[in-house]
Amino acid sequence: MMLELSGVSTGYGRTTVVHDVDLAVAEGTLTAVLGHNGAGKTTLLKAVLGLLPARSGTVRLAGDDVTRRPTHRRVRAGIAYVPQGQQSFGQLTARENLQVVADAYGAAGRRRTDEAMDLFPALRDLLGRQAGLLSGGQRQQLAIARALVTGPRLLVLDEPAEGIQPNVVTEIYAAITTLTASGGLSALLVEQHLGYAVEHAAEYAVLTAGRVTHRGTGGGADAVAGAREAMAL
Ligand SMILES: Nc1ncnc2c1ncn2[C@@H]1O[C@H](COP(=O)(O)OP(=O)(O)OP(=O)(O)O)[C@@H](O)[C@H]1O
Repeated sequence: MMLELSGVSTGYGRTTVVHDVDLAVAEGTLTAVLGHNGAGKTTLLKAVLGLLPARSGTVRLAGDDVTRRPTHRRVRAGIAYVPQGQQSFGQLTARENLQVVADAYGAAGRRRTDEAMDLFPALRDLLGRQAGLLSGGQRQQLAIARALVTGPRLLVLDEPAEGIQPNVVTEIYAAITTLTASGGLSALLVEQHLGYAVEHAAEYAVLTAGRVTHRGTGGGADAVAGAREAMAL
């Protein structure tokens, strides 16, 4: 398994928000976590990244127990995080947004920047534009491209479809599918809207008030219907 959570609980202050979650991402696959507003999806991702300590349970990355490892060491071990909200350095150009990361990786950084542009060809023509002037979808693609420049083994995405035009969402999910299908990358994402996520995921879990209340195999209309039903409960 690329990522394996066993019995993970975490929260803020005195409040436990995520309770006893088991979740796995197999190598070269996408796992989706679905849940309504406030279900604890972002909080769960923070425990994966080490931005919040696990109060119980373990987090394993490619077999290594990283539960007590700080975020920067998890990142070095191959996790890349794309937070909610299409974040970029708005005053910098798209190219500069990629360069600030690529520079740390030398020739590999330049090669991976090129590969990311192949994945999102529309971005190539926009490299000279200030990131703050791009559309939400373009900024999301830029944020994903920047994460890919680090050469991750596991890409973690927080609501990549939120507030983005459907055609760009399709491109983003197609890109994730390409990356996982070619074998190199595993991905974990959380979504409120389940259509694309369940359709493209190998596995999915529904989070309700911080607990996994349903899980299933993704792909196809039946899976989407099953997930929809589970989320309506
Ligand atoms: N920094 C924080 N301090 C205290 N409580 C927080 C903090 N961040 C989130 N919470 C609480 O934790 C719960 C889960 O929030 P979280 O952001 O993980 O949900 P979510 O499923 O990602 O929701 P959304 O779809 O709105 O992003 C909510 O009740 C929220 O109020």
